Amino acid sequence: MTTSTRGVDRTPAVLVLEDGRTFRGRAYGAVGATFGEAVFSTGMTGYQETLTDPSYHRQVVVMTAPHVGNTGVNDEDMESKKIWVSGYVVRDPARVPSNWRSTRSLDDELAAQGVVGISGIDTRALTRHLRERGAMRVGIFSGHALPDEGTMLAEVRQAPEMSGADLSAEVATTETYVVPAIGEKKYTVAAVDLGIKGMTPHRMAERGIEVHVLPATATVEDVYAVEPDGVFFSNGPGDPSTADHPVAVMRGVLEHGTPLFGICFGNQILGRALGFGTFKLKYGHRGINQPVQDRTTGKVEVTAHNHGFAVDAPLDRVSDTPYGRAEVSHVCLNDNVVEGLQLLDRPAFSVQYHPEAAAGPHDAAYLFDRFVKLMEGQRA
Ligand SMILES: NC(=O)CC[C@H](N)C(=O)O
Repeated sequence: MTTSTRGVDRTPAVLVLEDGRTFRGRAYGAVGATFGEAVFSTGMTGYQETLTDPSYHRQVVVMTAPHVGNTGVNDEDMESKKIWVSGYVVRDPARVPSNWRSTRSLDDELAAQGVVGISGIDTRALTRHLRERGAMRVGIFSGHALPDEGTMLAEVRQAPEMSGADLSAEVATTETYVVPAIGEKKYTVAAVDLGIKGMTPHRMAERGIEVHVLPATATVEDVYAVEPDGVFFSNGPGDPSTADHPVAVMRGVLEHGTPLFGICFGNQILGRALGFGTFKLKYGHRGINQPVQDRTTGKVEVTAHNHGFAVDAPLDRVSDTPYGRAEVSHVCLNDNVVEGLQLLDRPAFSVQYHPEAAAGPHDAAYLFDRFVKLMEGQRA
């Protein structure tokens, strides 16, 4: 058990939305000012994985679960080397974290990494506001001498928007690295890193795949230099309409006919490569309890999500694309948003959600097996 050294922070803090609504609370984590896109996550657990998921770069995450920090922070559940959210909003922080793996408290970790947060606000009212008005820019300001509200609002309105943001290069590796297969090596996969979570190559390694994680700037030649049995495009932050380079690389891979799998940003890139558009959802899907139907089997799975954009593809028919026929393989049962795509004439598919399940239920783990099957089929 670790006890927070900070206790309840009495430093005042204020959250200012770009439409002028404000919430007053207390500082949580680092004291200062931060900006980003306000989004809410409905996960009741898994905050450490959320905070360290690079797809949250430039987002201020509001937790709908009222009590956050109970299990502290450990060294094992990080999805990348650092916390990526630009701000963190909780209602009631744990005063005493308690878990056998915990080595420090969440508020200390946020402070150590310079992440500004706010606590003690009505996160339910804030979530309802974001659901009604949509995700929008936000600022969190903490300290004993805060600027006046007009100044804070002006600063929020100067912050960059998520629409049009090209962010992969800010989070992805700059050097290729290899995640070795666990046990016997059966396949080699080239994974284009657009903001990859650590659990994703691990899920492949568990299936005998050696994963070569390549920078977001990798070319088709770089991909084929590793002689891959399959190619993977990862999750990542930002607006998929800006991802022209990965779309071009994916088209190169589709032309080769190499087995291809994409997750989240990777799904949006497959959508674009096939000629579909992408659009911004009003407030996105973030959490670990979203119902998705696999239309190829009819089965419903409960899944982890983190996306603010979606692919605009027809649900009711097979589409003709430059790479043959394609269909929507998965759909979100809450709102009919496209959650997966598959090609019928080439070995390529993708999902908008997170089968690597970090955090989240493991219902969708079969998708990694589907990828392995495609690679197996290509060899046969
Ligand atoms: N997790 C992701 O890959 C997110 C993809 C994209 N940035 C979105 O918000 O929709």
